[in-house]
Amino acid sequence: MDGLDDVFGDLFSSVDGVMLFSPSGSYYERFADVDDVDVIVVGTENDVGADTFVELPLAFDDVADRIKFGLEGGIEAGVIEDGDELACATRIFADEIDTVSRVRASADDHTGIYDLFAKSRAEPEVIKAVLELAIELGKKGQKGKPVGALFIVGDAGKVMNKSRPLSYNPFEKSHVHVGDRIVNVMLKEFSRLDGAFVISDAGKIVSAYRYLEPSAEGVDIPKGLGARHMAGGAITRDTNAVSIVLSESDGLVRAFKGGEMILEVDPEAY
Ligand SMILES: Nc1ncnc2c1ncn2[C@@H]1O[C@H](COP(=O)(O)OP(=O)(O)OP(=O)(O)O)[C@@H](O)[C@H]1O
Ligand SMILES: [Mn+2]
Repeated sequence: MDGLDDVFGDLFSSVDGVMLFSPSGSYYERFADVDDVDVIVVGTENDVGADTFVELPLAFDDVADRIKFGLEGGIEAGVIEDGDELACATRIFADEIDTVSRVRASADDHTGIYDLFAKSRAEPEVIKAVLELAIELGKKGQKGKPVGALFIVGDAGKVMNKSRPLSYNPFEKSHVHVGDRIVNVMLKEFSRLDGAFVISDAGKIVSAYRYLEPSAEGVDIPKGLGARHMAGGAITRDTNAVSIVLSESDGLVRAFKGGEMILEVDPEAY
């Protein structure tokens, strides 16, 4: 009869690598003595100073998402290959890694999230800051009144050419950037009003209250959503901007790039 080691051991026997999701330092160090295994650390920060590290743009509360995006990031970074079998170790319930999942990396499962952050015109930190802002706004909104918001990030000159003002631009003569605390307060205040925020590659708020008039044909958006998502998606086909949209109607945050929706997250999960 097999012991438990034999049965559960199948989860990690002859894998091509081990992915440790946000391990503690002491947990990571135990792998220093393990022979013949490639260890890849995945997380929002490389807290343990690992040689091989894959950065996640968000912590991803949903474990399947966390692993999926870790694999995609690993393929994108060239540290794992299509078809590799990986033991993915992560935390679910405990403060320490408590779960191992055996997964085969597949280049076909490409979602574009890495392109969104790493291969857009706007700086990755700027996109991340706007995404976090939209998530925060979604969370707060869900407790009180729901709010919608539309952020167009990068390629601002072209975006301005394909839009027109709905009202005075409160950011006209200012030099404020996303990520500044005061700006986040201002943006939340203005997001109750119509139109889109236009943000430069470097994170400068160029304008609020822009009505987008993309020339691109309609894009595929989830059923039940309307003009805000359509315009937010289409402008990313017309320009090299990415858009981040918080839906007032279903409370989800979505990101578009190249006319495609590449990310959909529930703010309540963060
Ligand atoms: N072309 C556009 N450019 C900028 N803002 C727009 C545009 N079209 C719509 N909006 C903004 O989106 C708001 C909501 O419109 P609509 O309900 O059609 O969008 P939606 O995609 O269904 O989004 P939601 O899920 O938030 O309702 C409008 O009140 C307006 O402020
Ligand atoms: Mn709507």
